[in-house]
Amino acid sequence: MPIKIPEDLPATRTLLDENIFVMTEKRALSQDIRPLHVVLLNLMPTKIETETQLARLLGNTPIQVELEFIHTKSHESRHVSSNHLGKFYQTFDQIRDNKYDALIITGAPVEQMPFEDVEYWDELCEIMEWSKTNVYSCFHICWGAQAGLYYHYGIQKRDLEEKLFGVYPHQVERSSSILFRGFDDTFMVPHSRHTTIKREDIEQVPTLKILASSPQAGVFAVSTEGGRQVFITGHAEYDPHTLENEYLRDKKLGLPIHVPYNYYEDDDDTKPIRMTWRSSANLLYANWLNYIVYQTTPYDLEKIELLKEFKK
Ligand SMILES: CC(=O)SCCNC(=O)CCNC(=O)[C@H](O)C(C)(C)COP(=O)(O)OP(=O)(O)OC[C@H]1O[C@@H](n2cnc3c(N)ncnc32)[C@H](O)[C@@H]1OP(=O)(O)O
Ligand SMILES: N[C@@H](CCO)C(=O)O
Repeated sequence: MPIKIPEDLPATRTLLDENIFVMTEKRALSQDIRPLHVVLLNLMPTKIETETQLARLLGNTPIQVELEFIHTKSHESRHVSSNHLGKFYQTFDQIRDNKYDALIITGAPVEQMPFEDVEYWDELCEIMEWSKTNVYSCFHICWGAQAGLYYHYGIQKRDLEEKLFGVYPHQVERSSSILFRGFDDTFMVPHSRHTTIKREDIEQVPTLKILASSPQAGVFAVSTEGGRQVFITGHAEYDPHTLENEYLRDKKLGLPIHVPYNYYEDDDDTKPIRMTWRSSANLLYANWLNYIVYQTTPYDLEKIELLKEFKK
């Protein structure tokens, strides 16, 4: 939450220069408060796990968040019961007339096929198009980020020689980015993917800013100015055991997989897991919700405007 202090207190200038959110008295007096409306497009087969992971992070703020769930109607999920979907999920058709403060598009294990071969690609394109006018800030995760960068900006994903699999050190590249306010010089994030987005391809698009990256894992966070679109290539939301589950699954199937990098003590899979990304995951989601969404979304959701990047 922002701190409210007199505008002429010496600390105000110092904190503003440090990228700490300071609210002037005038703004504080005029701020209207209401719950945030967030919708989660869950493309993961492990839907319940993903709901839990993201709800945990979104719940770590003093802001009230009303979280809704949608799934695709053009792909029938095989790994979650229709009972669960029927009880907790809607389809896009049921929410398309609504406006939201935020949309999260999750990852999906479809990165090795062309986007157009994914059964729900057309539906996802429709949702991404809708997000430009009906959502204040859209947060894309892993394959969701690749899909968003491809759909909105024509950026292709590239195959990696081997699966990027483990927990990697990252650095903030733009210290003025409010999304990374309060981050340590080095922070850890899990990655688990066979494909990547190249820095050179992102740098071709003037409206996209690279906010954080990793020497081994490459670009991590990209956004438009102001953050109405955020693209995150890793899985900050993963639980301590998620990578282990993927590792054991692939080993059992005889797939080429190495011990997840920097995950077990001494990189030894008989030793305990070291959870080194929890605090940065919490901070990333708290910063996004607090600063990018809550402080700038219109009080009246009907006033959400088309993203300026797409205005003619
Ligand atoms: C790059 C990223 O974004 S990483 C994020 C993705 N990570 C994960 O999904 C990790 C967890 N997933 C898993 O461990 C595995 O997918 C499992 C164990 C749940 C299922 O594996 P399998 O049974 O071998 O695969 P299966 O062929 O059933 O397909 C798995 C999922 O891929 C997706 N999928 C596969 N083919 C298609 C396709 N043509 N179109 C759309 N989705 C597809 C679906 O989401 C499917 O699950 P769902 O039907 O429940 O939605
Ligand atoms: N994280 C995913 C990558 C596949 O897209 C998995 O291991 O299932």
